[in-house]
Amino acid sequence: MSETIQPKATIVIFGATGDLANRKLYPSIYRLYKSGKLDENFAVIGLARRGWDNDVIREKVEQSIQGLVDEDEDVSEFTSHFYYKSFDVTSTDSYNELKFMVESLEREYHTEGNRLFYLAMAPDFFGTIANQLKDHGLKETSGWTRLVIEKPFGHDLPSAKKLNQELQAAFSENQIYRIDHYLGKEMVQNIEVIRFANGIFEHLWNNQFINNIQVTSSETLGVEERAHYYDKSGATRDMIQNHMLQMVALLAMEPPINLSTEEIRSEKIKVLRALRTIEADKVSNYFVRGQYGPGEIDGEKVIGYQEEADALKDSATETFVAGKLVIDNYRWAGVPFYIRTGKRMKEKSTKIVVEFKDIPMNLYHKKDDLRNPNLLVINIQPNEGITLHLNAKKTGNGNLTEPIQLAYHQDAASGINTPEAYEKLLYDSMIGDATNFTHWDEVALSWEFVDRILANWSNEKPDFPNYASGSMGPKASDDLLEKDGFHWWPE
Ligand SMILES: NC(=O)C1=CN([C@@H]2O[C@H](COP(=O)(O)OP(=O)(O)OC[C@H]3O[C@@H](n4cnc5c(N)ncnc54)[C@H](OP(=O)(O)O)[C@@H]3O)[C@@H](O)[C@H]2O)C=CC1
Ligand SMILES: O=C1O[C@H](COP(=O)(O)O)[C@@H](O)[C@H](O)[C@H]1O
Repeated sequence: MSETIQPKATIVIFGATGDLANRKLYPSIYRLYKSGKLDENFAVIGLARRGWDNDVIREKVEQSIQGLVDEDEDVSEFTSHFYYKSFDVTSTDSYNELKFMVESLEREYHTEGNRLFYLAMAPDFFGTIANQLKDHGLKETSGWTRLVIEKPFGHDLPSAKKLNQELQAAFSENQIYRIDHYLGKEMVQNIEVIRFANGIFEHLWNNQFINNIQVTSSETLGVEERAHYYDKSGATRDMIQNHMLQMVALLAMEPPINLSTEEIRSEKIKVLRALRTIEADKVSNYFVRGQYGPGEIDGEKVIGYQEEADALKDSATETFVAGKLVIDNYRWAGVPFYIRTGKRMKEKSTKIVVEFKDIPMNLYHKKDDLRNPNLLVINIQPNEGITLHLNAKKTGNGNLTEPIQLAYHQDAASGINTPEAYEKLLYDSMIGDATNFTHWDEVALSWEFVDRILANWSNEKPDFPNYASGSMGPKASDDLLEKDGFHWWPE
């Protein structure tokens, strides 16, 4: 049995009073601590402008993990590892004090000089922080130094390039960990294993046996408190450029020669390079967009996007996108990859459906009966598992068939709650495993792809809203598949 590596590190969180730190980072650090992946050799320094102190951050951390602790559990030993410093990232004076604080905690917690700088702040600050860390000698240490960057990584290719240049002036590519939290999800990580550890799938994983692949990530939530960010982003930048294209890359890549970070990334990059460029006047043949209007979700009436905030009135921002991707290589020629994502849809769910080619003729149905092609469904969330849809004999006399499903549920099999995506990614960044983080080349290729679509859309005024909250998006999304003779699989 392999031993769990217990990384030693000082974790510096920029944006420690924010939503991400509170909802994701503190609970993840706690889960790592509770599961023994972090022992006593760690300290966390929270930074933000607010006038908190060590007591306040410890109290906030305790509140943020409330749902995870056992009754009567004393979490004071855990929270005692947290420190806070009121800090304006734009003020150069603060960084000298930060250096002093980091060095003194390193001595106290024997973290061997390992430093993880987590930028849980608006991206406008990323370049400044990285350069200040370098200029103030915070990278000079006997241990490792890593920079974890939150999304969005730019707004388009030129801004992403500029940001990358700023970061690379201070940190090398192998020190930069760009978060795509979908890559931390258990079943997204399972895509490779399902494909490359199962002969029955990998031999069929090509254009001879697969009709199309569908990736759906639907949300029931609207923009909530993030209207300011979201209205400038939209679903294409928010979900397609990163999470959706990353899932497609994992589904379409060739088997890597080994499981090293470099080899896996190199195969994913080849997929992104093989994505067919969509010509400006053909965008509507491949991509459709939508924006939610009022509707009903789980029996509750909800308002439309444009009513969510005054600033959103008449907004042309897309809250839904569906697209057809064509991968121009030997394996995938002729196999469309359909993707769709949106807010305020019928259900919160992320799943992948692989539709296999049907048998040449069906002995068991009258010719005008519907056939049931075999499907492999990879359920990413909320349920984690895989389901294989087959046909079997209908019990009793006769030659009728009925669809059956072979299902595997992750939690039922492992008997444990799977780790949160952020928990895994935090751990990976501390042990130096960058496999599930995005390389700059992936970011750049993804922006190049979506920029063309966005440029085309920016020239046309869409007729929004065009789908009701609680639906599965606009009709155009169904039409996109229908014209190829397919439909979105509901399950
Ligand atoms: N929240 C989420 O679920 C997700 C967030 N992200 C990304 O994570 C990042 C953070 O998001 P989120 O936590 O939601 O944002 P918030 O707005 O909730 O938090 C921003 C943080 O930055 C701090 N801050 C702002 N200006 C300064 C400054 N000049 N100096 C020091 N600290 C400053 C704020 O604290 P104070 O006001 O006290 O200074 C606060 O702690 C963003 O890049 C976002 O896109 C990505 C995916 C999901
Ligand atoms: O990155 C983002 O992802 C979330 C959806 O993540 P999930 O893990 O809940 O599927 C999305 O709501 C958000 O707008 C986007 O920024």
